[in-house]
Amino acid sequence: MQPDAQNATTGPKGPLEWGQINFLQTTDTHGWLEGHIKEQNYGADWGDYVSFTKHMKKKAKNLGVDLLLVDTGDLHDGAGLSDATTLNGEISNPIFENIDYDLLTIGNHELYVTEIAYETFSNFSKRYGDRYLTSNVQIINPSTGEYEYIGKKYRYFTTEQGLRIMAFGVLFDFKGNSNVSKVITAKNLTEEKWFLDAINYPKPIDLFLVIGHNPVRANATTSTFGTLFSTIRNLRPDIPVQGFGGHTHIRDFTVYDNKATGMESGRYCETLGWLSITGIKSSSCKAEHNPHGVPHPTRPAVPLNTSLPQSKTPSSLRYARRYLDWNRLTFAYHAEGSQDHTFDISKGVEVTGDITSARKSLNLTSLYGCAPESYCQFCKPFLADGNLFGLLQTALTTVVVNESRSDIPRMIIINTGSVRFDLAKGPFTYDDSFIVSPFKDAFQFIPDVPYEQASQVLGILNAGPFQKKRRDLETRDFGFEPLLADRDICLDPPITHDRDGLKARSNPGASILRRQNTSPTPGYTTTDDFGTDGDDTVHSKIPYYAQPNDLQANGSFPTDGSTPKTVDLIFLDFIQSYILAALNSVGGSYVAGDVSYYLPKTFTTNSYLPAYAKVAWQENVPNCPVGQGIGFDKRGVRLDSMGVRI
Ligand SMILES: Nc1ccn([C@@H]2O[C@H](COP(=O)(O)O)[C@@H](O)[C@H]2O)c(=O)n1
Ligand SMILES: [Zn+2]
Ligand SMILES: [Zn+2]
Repeated sequence: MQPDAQNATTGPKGPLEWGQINFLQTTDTHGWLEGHIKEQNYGADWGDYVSFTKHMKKKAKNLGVDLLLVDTGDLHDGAGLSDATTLNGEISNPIFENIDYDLLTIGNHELYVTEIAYETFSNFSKRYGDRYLTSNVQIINPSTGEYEYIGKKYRYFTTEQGLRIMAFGVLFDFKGNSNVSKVITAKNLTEEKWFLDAINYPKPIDLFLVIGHNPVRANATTSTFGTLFSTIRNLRPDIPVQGFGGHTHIRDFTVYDNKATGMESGRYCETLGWLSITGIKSSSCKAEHNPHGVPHPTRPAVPLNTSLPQSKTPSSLRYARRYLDWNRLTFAYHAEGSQDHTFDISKGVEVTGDITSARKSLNLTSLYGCAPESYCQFCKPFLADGNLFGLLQTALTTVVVNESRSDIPRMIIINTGSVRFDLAKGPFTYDDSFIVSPFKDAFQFIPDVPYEQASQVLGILNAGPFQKKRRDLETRDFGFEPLLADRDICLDPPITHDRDGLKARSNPGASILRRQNTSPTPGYTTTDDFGTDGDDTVHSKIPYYAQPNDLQANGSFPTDGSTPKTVDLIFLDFIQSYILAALNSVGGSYVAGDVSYYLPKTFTTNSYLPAYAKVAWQENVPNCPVGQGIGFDKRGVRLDSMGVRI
């Protein structure tokens, strides 16, 4: 098989529906601005998104309708580009900022670490000004010592086509922020005078937009959309409300009432959400309700959950939603008709160049070893062959060892939420170390814990509410897989040279891919309140197996199969409070003072896989197979086995 036949995509099923107002939503990008180098189906980079948004804005203008760009937070923790810098986002945020978003809001990952929270406050929020909405998030301003909103509380604005919008940005009731910021709960927010005054704004409102790093489905464990929507609906019974959510990393669309819906657009630059609405009543809006020459939204909003307050009047609103796969074929296809000659605009190419240079300067392709197999988080049962957590268990046992205590039996517990992505067969790079396990969570321990107590901790954590949000997703499809099937072929479009003088293929929308057969490739298969037709590219289902909250690995246990009297109980500092509570619930009486670092604080969850790769994955390095999807980049440029252009 030719290398460029690997890992292809089947492409969009048809043109997008355009309404009176339209939205493109990104969320939970987590630093994946380079795109998925090992998965062509999600292979566009941020430069391609820059080109795409430019074309789509132009298309909206030509059609006489509005298009708003929205992002709902979590900008780092998940890829080398954002996490290899001392301050996460130092390089990736300026790259992200090349998109002229209309509305953005903050994610929990902007608040864990004080320095990052201040970076967000001082730089990111200033870049977007009144478009960065943090209605319930404040930070202590170091110059005054007073709490201040990180962004703006709300934005009242009129779109190009004259639609009058009131927008809020609301983070879920997050409690893991560092002590310089304050997250106001949704309940308290809905009692604040300014919030109620903004809902009852003295100027006309045609549409409320509630964006939030917040699960959009009102009955999801951490969602506060129900509280927010109920407050708005009780005060303004007839005005349309549109939500855009995030945090749960899923594709989702939900109906609150006949004039209110919510959309959530996945994660990690795998998904771009498209929403169009038509039929909004407005005395000032001059937008076409059914723009010429394109399909239109046709579906009324019919709520499935009627426990929320309902608008009592009939609705003229019609909706369409679509989840776009993040690749150049998709972008070029939907931008068709708005390109002058080629898909790439110069700014997009420049941003792609910035990403390539940043990856080089950060040494993201430096090699730790060669992974003999692919390992997935959710596509195999827990600890089955090919399940990532089985590999991590071995890695933890092998490398989380304090030499001075190496003979003492140890139990090592990590939260599975610290693991963020699958690990692909082939070169395991510095970049991959962040992709799989990005956090700087360090290994602590309590010595000499009675086995009787220590052995119960994992069960307690896995039965408890800790990180229960993962459970919310068990019945939903994550729908990704590390390596897509080889069903399509790339045809050779015209070869040109890119800015670096590298060989590139032009106009991907025209000819980057053509189907060899019509079988769908594995990927997202979404079910939401509108049914099963939301995915822009039709995929076959990927198996999904729920994984427990926490993973345990043991080391230096008696070889005769007996149990030790006591163990070193090792765990991540991120979950210390849960470990102490679990131990104390089975007869322990431990306090934070009993805990110390098992390994230097600099050895983190981002260190153990590189350490393991150096021990276990060195032998294959000279003949390391090029992973699927590596071989040619999305422009057809040949890559070496590390994904570097050659
Ligand atoms: N230092 C950290 C921070 C977070 N986590 C894990 O990430 C989860 C939140 O991620 P979202 O993208 O869903 O916001 C959190 O629940 C933890 O599982 C971590 O392990 N260490
Ligand atoms: Zn996230
Ligand atoms: Zn989040």
